Amino acid sequence: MTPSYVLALDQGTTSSRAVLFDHQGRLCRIAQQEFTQHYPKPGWVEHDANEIWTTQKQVTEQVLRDHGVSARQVVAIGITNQRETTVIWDRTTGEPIANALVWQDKRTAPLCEELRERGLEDQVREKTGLVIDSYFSATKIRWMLDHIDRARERAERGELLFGTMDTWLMWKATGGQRHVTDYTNAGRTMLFDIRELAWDEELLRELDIPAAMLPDVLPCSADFGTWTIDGVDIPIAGVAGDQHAALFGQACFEPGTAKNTYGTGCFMLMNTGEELCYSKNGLISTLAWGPDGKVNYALEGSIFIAGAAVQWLRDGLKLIQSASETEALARQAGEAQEVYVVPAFVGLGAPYWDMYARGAIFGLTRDTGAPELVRATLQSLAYQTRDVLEAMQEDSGLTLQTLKVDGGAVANNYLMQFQADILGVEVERPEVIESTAWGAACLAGMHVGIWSLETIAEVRRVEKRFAPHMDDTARASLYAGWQKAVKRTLGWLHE
Ligand SMILES: Nc1ncnc2c1ncn2[C@@H]1O[C@H](COP(=O)(O)OP(=O)(O)O)[C@@H](O)[C@H]1O
Ligand SMILES: O=P(O)(O)OC[C@H](O)CO
Repeated sequence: MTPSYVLALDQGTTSSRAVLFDHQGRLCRIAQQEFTQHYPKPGWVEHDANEIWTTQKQVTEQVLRDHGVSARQVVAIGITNQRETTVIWDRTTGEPIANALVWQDKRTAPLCEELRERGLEDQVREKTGLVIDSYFSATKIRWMLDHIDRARERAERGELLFGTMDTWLMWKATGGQRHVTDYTNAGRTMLFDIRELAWDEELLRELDIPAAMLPDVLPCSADFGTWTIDGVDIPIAGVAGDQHAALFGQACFEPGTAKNTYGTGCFMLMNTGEELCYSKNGLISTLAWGPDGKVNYALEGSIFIAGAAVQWLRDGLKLIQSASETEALARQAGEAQEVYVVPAFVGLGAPYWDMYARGAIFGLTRDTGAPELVRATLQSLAYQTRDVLEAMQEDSGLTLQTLKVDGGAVANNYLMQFQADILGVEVERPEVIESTAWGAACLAGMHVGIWSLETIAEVRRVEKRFAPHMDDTARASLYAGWQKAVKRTLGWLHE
């Protein structure tokens, strides 16, 4: 019998990936292409949506070619993506009206402040589960409508469409036939009521955004249209924001189970079941997934800069040539040196939500060199995760036994061991660290009837467990140093 496959498109912040899984759920091949990051001004981050589509299309064709698979053998496509990143395009020409504003972009911070001053915080939290922050799509849409020539009048005439990257890719893949998204991506716009599973008219009015721009919202496993590859119509059958897809792919189906994904940013999500749980400690509430119209909720700690700090070591400081060198360098760092890097390059996300914090390095001495800076940068990922875990345990009343991890940076054994040490919790790395792509593939495979929840749990295998070894005094002292460092970066731009 000819083998069949599910194809996952993983449209991340720094690269477009296509990942091929066989019928048994085994990862067969990955194709990946980085694309350009545009930083036109401090705090601004943009992507060219056309480049995103082109790279995504190229890696899709490449993965099939490299593995010798024909389009006819692909039974379904799942899409997962960097969330919140906002593109607006012309419905007739399909041309974006400007570069996409990336989730990290901070240009709408003053608008967010204005919304807070107008007293919208409680309404936003109650309906969307979010805090008012430039991170989410709503103020990015509003900024484009206000600043791009004729955008508002065109949007009001129904000529412009908004989408996150899933929506954009599906619009392109279906030749402009479908303008759709899924619950989880819609839930990150700050315009979607996650209790009602519907766009919220009042928030749209408050932000002055025409409803006609918005995509239709479907469950995560659904009929999202077809992509015709080599003359074959392949169903796009699963869609979820990358962090939600990873939670699903890591089989976090039970309330209290959690995963942390170490990519450009770091995103820790804990399943809270069918009940929407609001945070008192700086986390956000979000939709976990909803394959068939019934949804699960999650608490999320969004950390804006994680692997991106490692990229800064490579591209900004030129201390390394590739991310993988950081592991050996960190091990060379002097034991006695206590250096802290707070990578608040675009402010701080959970649990601080400070758009005006900026990065800093503390504890430098004459002996500080590249190994110490590299180690402190890696450690900053682990400390930020601890900040989030503390909040999560407090909110949920649960004590986490094991942290499931995935994403590009978990290949780093130094980082994983330090993570276990600083949390005092076991860290569990699966064989397939592409949980995001796997989650999207599963959502698609479930819709076309080849997989079930049981398959997902069965396929997942642990590659390595990192047990905490650090003694309590050392852990407490290092973490206290981190907290002191963070405090000094807060509100930096305002002061
Ligand atoms: N061995 C490593 N040690 C530390 N960081 C790494 C390592 N390998 C990759 N990274 C970081 O992980 C990120 C890539 O992870 P990935 O999951 O592909 O991210 P994204 O989906 O956000 O594009 C990059 O920011 C990179 O710097
Ligand atoms: O592309 P990643 O993996 O850094 O994920 C980005 C997040 O979805 C932003 O919310």
